[in-house]
Amino acid sequence: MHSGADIKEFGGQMSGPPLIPMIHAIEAASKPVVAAIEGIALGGGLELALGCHYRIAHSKARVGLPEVTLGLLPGAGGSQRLPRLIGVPAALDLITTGRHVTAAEALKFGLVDQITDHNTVNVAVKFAQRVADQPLDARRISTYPCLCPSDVAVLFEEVMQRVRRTARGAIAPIACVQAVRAAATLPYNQGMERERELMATLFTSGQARALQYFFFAQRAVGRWSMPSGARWDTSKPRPVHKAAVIGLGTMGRGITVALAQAGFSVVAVETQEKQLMEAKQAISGMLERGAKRRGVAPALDKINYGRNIQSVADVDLVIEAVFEDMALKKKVFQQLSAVCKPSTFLCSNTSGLDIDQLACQTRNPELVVGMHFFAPAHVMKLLEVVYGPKSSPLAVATAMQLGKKIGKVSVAVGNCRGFVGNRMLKPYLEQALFLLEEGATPEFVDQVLEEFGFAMGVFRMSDLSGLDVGWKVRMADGLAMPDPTTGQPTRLRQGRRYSPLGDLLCEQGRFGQKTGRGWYQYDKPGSQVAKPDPWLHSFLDEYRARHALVAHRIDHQEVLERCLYSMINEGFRILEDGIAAGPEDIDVIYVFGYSWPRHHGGPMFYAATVGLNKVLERLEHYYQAHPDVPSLQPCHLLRKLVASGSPPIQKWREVIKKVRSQL
Ligand SMILES: C/C=C(\C)C(=O)SCCNC(=O)CCNC(=O)[C@H](O)C(C)(C)COP(=O)(O)OP(=O)(O)OC[C@H]1O[C@@H](n2cnc3c(N)ncnc32)[C@H](O)[C@@H]1OP(=O)(O)O
Repeated sequence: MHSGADIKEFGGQMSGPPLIPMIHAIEAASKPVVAAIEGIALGGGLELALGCHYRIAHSKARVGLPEVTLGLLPGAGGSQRLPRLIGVPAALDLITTGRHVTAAEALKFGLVDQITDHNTVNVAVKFAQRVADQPLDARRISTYPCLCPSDVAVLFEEVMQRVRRTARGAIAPIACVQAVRAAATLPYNQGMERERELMATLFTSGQARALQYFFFAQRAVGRWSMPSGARWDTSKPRPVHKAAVIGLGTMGRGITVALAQAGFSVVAVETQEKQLMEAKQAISGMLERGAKRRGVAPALDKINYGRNIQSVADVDLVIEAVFEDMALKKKVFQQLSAVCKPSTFLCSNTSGLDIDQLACQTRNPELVVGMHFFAPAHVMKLLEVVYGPKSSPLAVATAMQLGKKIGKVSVAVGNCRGFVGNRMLKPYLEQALFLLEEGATPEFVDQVLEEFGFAMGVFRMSDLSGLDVGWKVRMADGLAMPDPTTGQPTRLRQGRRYSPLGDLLCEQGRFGQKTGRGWYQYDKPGSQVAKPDPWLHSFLDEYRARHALVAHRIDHQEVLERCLYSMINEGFRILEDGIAAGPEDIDVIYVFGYSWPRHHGGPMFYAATVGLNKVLERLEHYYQAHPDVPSLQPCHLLRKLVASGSPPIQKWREVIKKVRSQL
């Protein structure tokens, strides 16, 4: 197995012989060199194999050039040899996506010469003996002409446009296309020179550092810990064979699909007959489409549907996914506790309600955790596993393992309103609304955030998820309506600035895409094409006039700083409170759950890149201008980190530990 260069070495001195001259020496050898590929050959590992004269792979081997995912390109000749070997279109696919391919696919591409089920080295030795006296000139890939389709210029133009669209500001995929274009249009030596120039730019870029940080962050979240000291390596999960999902709305359906696709037996419960029928149809459709895509049989027989909660009596783990209503959830947990066997884990898919209150409804509160999925639950990679004060390490370990088995990136977090993701979203949304009050438009705020790299700006995202969701929560919290009895002002709640803009839109029935009107207008309800809405602009003008707000020019920098730094500040509070164990947890949550651009590493890594002192200074500036907005007040941990000389992110945990021990 060769998974390429040691990523940890990228920041400093690389060990081992320089790769490019070594590959050239192999290729120039007068004796045949046969690569025997077992396990995995990625990055430099595959580039080395491309320097060989022949490649034999085990049938279970996988190969790929994943450098793009680390903010790089295949810089040891991979971008020049691969298109010469397998043609430009296939090479563009592999190099710009970084995807791994199976041995069978590699054989189809002509990337390997033979695959075997036997000992690969023995087969390769025999192969070498057989070809020992054959000429090698036709085996040196660097001498091949690059196989180009006739319309290669059009192809590159199309690929470049697609890559720019999907890269969301990431530079490596674009450099990858440029490098392959060099292979297609220049002699090998000049192509290598172009590869070297592009690689030099990428190697020192902030994006490569962010992506390499993220590679390790993604792996670090699996090594979870709880403030009690319980940890991933000392807490054993219990096997789950049969699970249940209660409530088959959008989330429950997605969770059922995710479980069934991973091979779990699922009892899917919905108490309303009509909704049960609709859910059954929708779930079957999702399973069939997913199975078709993956070329497997749909896991329809894994699911037993029912209307009665009694049918979950023998399951090992239940995921409750009923409406986000505490009273209803409490009732369901009481019923589950009465019906299920005592060892059953009871999990809630709440997106922010108190796990402890649910645990208190049950006989075994230590078996209760949150499993917060993200919509669509069978697609989105993130799972927040939420432990309350009573949750046992066993329950956390079991939920984390289940998450892994169904293909999720699971992050263990503490119990607080909104957990990590939604708690940080609150100040971000709040700032976006304040910016509208002060003169911005939804289009401008979204444009800035999308240029930063979010898949969708905050307002387009709200229209997609439905404005009524947050409205219901604010009503339940007594925020949405000014209280005439207390004379609560429209734009103030408990002494803090409040924007009722979202509530006012909801009062007009503007719930977003589903009603065809929200922060934008749509051709018809359900349409996804957002268009600026003149009604909304007049509404904002009238609103400002009514509240004597003078619109001022808001620039790009102010939008980014206020939306992102207020969110980052909340991230520091979360670390201070011990809700997330480290900055990696927050960053992984934001990249996988909230479309934070991975090439910026996640909000906490981004803060480190910008400079903690700068984040602090700008928060101080904005807090001074808006003293009624507490989320802009720099938190203690941020100040402490700056006072400690802004250590690198890998050292933050030491400062966090000190701050927490002083609380
Ligand atoms: C110039 C650049 C050149 C020449 C390059 O080669 S760039 C590097 C290209 N290679 C990669 O991008 C491969 C990265 N690795 C992976 O994709 C995966 O680790 C894997 C597919 C090889 C294996 O996956 P899996 O079985 O799930 O295991 P983990 O991902 O959990 O990895 C196990 C531990 O190994 C560490 N690791 C893996 N690859 C590298 C690497 N290239 N450099 C440094 N460390 C690596 C990984 O972090 C895990 O460590 P722990 O978390 O267990 O401490």
